[in-house]
Amino acid sequence: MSANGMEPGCPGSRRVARYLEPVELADVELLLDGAFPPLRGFLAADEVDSVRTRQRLRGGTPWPEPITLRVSDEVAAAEEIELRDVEGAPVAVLRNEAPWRDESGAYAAGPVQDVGDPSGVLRRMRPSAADVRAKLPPGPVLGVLPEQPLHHRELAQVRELAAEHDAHVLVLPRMSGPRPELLVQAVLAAEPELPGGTTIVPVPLVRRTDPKRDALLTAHVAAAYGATHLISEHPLEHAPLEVLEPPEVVRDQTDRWRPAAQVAPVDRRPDLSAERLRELLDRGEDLPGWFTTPAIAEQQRRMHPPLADRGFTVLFTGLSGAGKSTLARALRDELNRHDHRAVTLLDGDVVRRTLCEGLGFSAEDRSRNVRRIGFVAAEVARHGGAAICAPIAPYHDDRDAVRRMVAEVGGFVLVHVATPLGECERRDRKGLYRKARAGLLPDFTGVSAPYEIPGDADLVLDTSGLSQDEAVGRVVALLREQGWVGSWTSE
Ligand SMILES: Nc1ncnc2c1ncn2[C@@H]1O[C@H](COP(=O)(O)OS(=O)(=O)O)[C@@H](OP(=O)(O)O)[C@H]1O
Ligand SMILES: Nc1ncnc2c1ncn2[C@@H]1O[C@H](COP(=O)(O)OP(=O)(O)O)[C@@H](O)[C@H]1O
Repeated sequence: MSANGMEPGCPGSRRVARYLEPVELADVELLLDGAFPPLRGFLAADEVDSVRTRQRLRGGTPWPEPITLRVSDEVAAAEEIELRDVEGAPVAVLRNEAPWRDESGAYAAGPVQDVGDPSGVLRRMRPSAADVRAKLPPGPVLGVLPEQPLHHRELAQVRELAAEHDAHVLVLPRMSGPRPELLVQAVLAAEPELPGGTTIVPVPLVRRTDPKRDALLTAHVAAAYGATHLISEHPLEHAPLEVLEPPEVVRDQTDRWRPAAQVAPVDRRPDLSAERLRELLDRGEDLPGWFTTPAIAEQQRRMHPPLADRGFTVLFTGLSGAGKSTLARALRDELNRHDHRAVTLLDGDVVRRTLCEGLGFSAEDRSRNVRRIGFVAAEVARHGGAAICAPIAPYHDDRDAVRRMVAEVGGFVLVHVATPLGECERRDRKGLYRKARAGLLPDFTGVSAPYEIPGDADLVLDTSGLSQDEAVGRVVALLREQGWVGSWTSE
C-alpha cells in the first residue's frame, strides 16, 4: 500500500482503502448497526444541503446532523472505498455513488456495507438497533444516553421518571472519549440501582460540537433502539420521541435522594459539585457513600485515576541555544531523584538520529519531527510515565497537536524557554548561528526560519536572567501546583 492510504489496485478496479479516524469509525458502526435510520450511508451533497438548511432529509424526514465522510481527492474519485479501522482491519465497504466537494474539501457519499467480519471486540458484542428493539417489552421505554457514570442523583432521576411513565429503562452509554470501555463498565456497575430488567447497550455515539443538534441526534439514536421517551436537558423540537427533562431530586437529611417536592428546603443537603468530584478523584480520595455506590466509585476511579498514577509530558520549546536540553536533563535528574514515575527524555539530537532519522528542517519535516515526538510522549504519559521533550518546535499548530494528543491521556505542560535571540547567538555552543549568519546553514530558526512565539505557554523562562536550578525549580513548582508531583526539598 502507498503512503497515502490508497491501494494501487488493478487498473479499472477503482477500489481504494481508507483508514478511519475513531470518530468516523463510530459513525460507520452506527450506520451498520441501523442506529441512524433511515440513513444507510454517508450523505450526498443535496441531502447535506437539505439537512443544513431545513434540518430534514430531502424526503422530508427530520434529521439534525449531516453525516459525512471527508476524504482526499484520490479517494473521492474511487468507486468503492474499503473502510478500515486504525489497525488496518476492514470494517465496511462504501459504494461511492455520489462524491462531492465544497470549499472545505472532497467527500465520499453512498451506502456502507458490512464486510461480514466485524473486527472490534465491542462491535462483536454489540447487538444491532433492530435486535435491541425486538427484545424490549411492549409499552413505554425510557432512553438514557449517559456520557458520564450514573451516580445516586442521576439514578434517582431515572427511577423517578420510569415510575411516573411506567416505562422500561433502556440505557445506551455513549462510547466517546479516550477509554470508552471504562464508561460502559461504570454504567454496568449501576445496574443494581436501576429498575429491574433495565436494558444496557453501549453505542458509539460521539459528541457533536453543537449541543442542540447533538441532543437531537441522540434522540434519533435512542428512538432507533426503541426508546419512546428520552431524558434530556435540552427541550427538543421535532424529536422522534417524547423528551423529558430530568426531574429535580435532592439529598435529604438521611442522605437519600428524593424528588425535591417531597423534601423541605431546610432538610436538603448539598450535592457534590463537578469541581469537588474532580478534586477528590485527582487526589485519589474516597467518594462519599451518599454520592455513589462503592462499585460505581471503583469504575469512576478507573476512568479518572489519581494524578499521582497518571503520566505527564513537559514540552520545552524555544530557539536553538535557549537552554531546552540543559533544563530537560536537569528536570529529568530531579524527577528521577524524587518522583516515582519512569522518566523518558526525548531530546532533539537523539530523536533526530533515531525516531526521526532522515528528517530535515523544512517546515514539513519539523512538523513531522515534533508530532512524532508528541506521539511517543503521549504513549509514555498513557502508561503513567513522565516524558520530557526538548525540540525547537517552532510552529504553534504542531505544539497544539502535541498538547491535544497528550492531554487526552495525562498532563501537559508547555514551557517556553524564551531566552532572547541575542543571548542564544552569543552562546552559539555549536557555532550554528555563525554559519547561519554567513549563509552557510539555510532555514535556521530565528535567523532564516520562523519561530512562532507561544501564546499558550504554561510557563515562560528566560535563562538569561535565571539560573538553571531556579528554572527547573519553577517547572517543578508548576507540576506540583497542578498536582502531578508531590512535595520534596531539593538539595
Ligand atoms: N536549520 C536549522 N534550524 C534549527 N536547528 C537546526 C538547523 N539545522 C540543524 N539544527 C540543529 O538541530 C537542532 C534542532 O532540532 P529540533 O528537532 O529541535 O528542531 S525542530 O523542532 O524540528 O524545529 C538544533 O539543536 P538545539 O540547539 O539543541 O535546539 C540545532 O543544533
Ligand atoms: N540558566 C540557564 N539554563 C539553561 N542553560 C543555560 C543557562 N545559562 C547558561 N546556559 C547555557 O546555555 C546553553 C544552552 O544549550 P542547550 O541546553 O543545548 O540549548 P537548546 O537545547 O535550547 O539548544 C548551554 O551551554 C548552557 O550551559
